[in-house]
Amino acid sequence: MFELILLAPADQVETVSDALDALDALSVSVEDADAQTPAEQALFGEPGMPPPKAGWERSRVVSLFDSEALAREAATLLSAQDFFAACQVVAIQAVAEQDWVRLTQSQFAPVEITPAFWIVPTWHEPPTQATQVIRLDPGLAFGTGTHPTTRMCLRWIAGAPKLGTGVSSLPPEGANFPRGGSSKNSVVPDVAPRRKPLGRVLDYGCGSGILAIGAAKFGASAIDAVDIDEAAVQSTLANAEANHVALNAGLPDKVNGAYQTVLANILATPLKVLAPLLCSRVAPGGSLVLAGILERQADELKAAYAPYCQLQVSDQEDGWILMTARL
Ligand SMILES: C[S@@+](CC[C@H](N)C(=O)[O-])C[C@H]1O[C@@H](n2cnc3c(N)ncnc32)[C@H](O)[C@@H]1O
Repeated sequence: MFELILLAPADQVETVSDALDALDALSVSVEDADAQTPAEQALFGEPGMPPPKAGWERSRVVSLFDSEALAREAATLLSAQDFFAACQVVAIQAVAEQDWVRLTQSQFAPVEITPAFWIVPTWHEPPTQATQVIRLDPGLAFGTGTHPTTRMCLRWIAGAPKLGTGVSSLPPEGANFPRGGSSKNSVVPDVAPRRKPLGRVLDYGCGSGILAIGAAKFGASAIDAVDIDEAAVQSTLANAEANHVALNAGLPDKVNGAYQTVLANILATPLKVLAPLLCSRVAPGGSLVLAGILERQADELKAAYAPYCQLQVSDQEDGWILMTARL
């Protein structure tokens, strides 16, 4: 296969992409032409909210063709169009044959949550020190353990202290570990606080189901996992089965009754909207755990939840924070 690489200014990207489609490109991808340079522009947006900007100043448009002749013909035809005046053909080049499965797999290594708790793709052996393992392959639903928001939730579930405190994690609730340094092999430090049991857990916005499965591994008594995306629900069910975990998964109307632990790793805007619903589901004395929040959004989240509980920042990683409350 051959790729045709073009540069296009923001106002021509869509026209050029549509033209490439019409010229039988097998795929068209658009990237920031200034990525990995000081001029790179991050375009973060939240669901339901307009992105801060419609596109990058300059885009690199990469299209794939079956043959060199087709790629050259497309370049020639595009270059003759008025709208192409501010665009540029950068290259037409052969795409090297790759083992895409192997390449994709090589990008997903086991992820350490705590020294004893790991997320491990099925094509890897778990590390020898792992006593708790979630088996998970990347799929369509969010949640492979590689994102800081997921990792912070999992650390909380594992009863681990926040990153950088230099203290190792608690064992699963109910596990028969020696405590208080009574054994040379103890992994439980004297200083680590023991949380309440997870009890009945709600994973709201379950994605791949990774938090729900993590909760099961750390002693949850029952788990409901819900998502607005039906594909996420299916993914959660499949991943739970692969991990021999029993849970209920479904759309948000599956939520019922009160839960000792409510987990929601979504994003700040939906979390604010969901404040009354999520808080109403936490049993008295139970825990609310929220993620998907940037450091600078802490105060707006505290304000949105103030009528129901006092949120506090419990962990932080790479600009993201974990906020928790006891109700
Ligand atoms: C960032 S992913 C988190 C996935 C997983 N829980 C994790 O921690 O990795 C957020 C998930 O929330 C779902 N979601 C977004 N808005 C939602 C809403 N209003 N109600 C329920 N689920 C929602 C999305 O479909 C997505 O699967």
